[in-house]
Amino acid sequence: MAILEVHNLGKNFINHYLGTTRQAINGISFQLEKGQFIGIVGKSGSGKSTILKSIYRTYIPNQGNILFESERFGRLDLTKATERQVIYLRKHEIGYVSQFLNVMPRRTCRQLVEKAVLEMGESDFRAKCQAEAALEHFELDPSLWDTFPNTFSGGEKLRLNIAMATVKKPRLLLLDEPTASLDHQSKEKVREVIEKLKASGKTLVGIFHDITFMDNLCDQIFNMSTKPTIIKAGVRNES
Ligand SMILES: Nc1ncnc2c1ncn2[C@@H]1O[C@H](COP(=O)(O)OP(=O)(O)OP(=O)(O)O)[C@@H](O)[C@H]1O
Repeated sequence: MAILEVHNLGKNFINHYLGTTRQAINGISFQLEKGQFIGIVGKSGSGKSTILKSIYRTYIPNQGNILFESERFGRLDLTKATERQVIYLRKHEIGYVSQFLNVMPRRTCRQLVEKAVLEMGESDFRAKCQAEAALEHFELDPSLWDTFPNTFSGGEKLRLNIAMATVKKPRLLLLDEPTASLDHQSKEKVREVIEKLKASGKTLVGIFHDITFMDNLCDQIFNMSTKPTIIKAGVRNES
């Protein structure tokens, strides 16, 4: 059974100052089985992030449905979920990783990951153990653990971002251009991280500008320029 079904999704943005409406996405449909990875590709401004933000409920779409197979709530339309349900899902079932690290200032790398575990209602001891395991798993140098991440490199910030999102063990992980502005070596590290996440059974939706990065990584590629078709699983299709 599909863990995520997106049906005929559409989102408009109204510019109240100009009195204009911009259609960001229209008629987007795809579905994803548990443990699969779908990559969304398309030109800048084609609406890729709008899809991810609609799934994460940062945006409420104007049309369509997003059916998510929740462990807690069963089959749930994310476009109609209550605020309480969305808060719960963000804490426990749906993770979001972007290229930007937006965290509380004056918190160390270790404290940030521990906080993510504590938010799930775990004890201090379990938070400490799980945070250390996650930081090790994503290969953050132990000398960085008790420092503030504002001085981290792009790749280190990103791996911390992924550690904070995945330590909650979300069923669905949304990756919003996590490799943007990274060099080749750091991208390769992210690739390894994604391979590990796939191996652990995570379901992933990702946006990557570098299409070659997606080769042999995705089970499906959704191409915005040929929307709403899903390109054959595992086959690269340039827009
Ligand atoms: N909050 C918003 N308010 C108004 N317009 C928006 C908003 N978010 C996105 N848009 C518009 O919707 C369209 C799609 O934006 P989106 O960020 O989803 O594209 P994208 O494919 O992710 O682009 P990129 O690859 O450049 O990041 C763009 O024209 C953008 O200007």
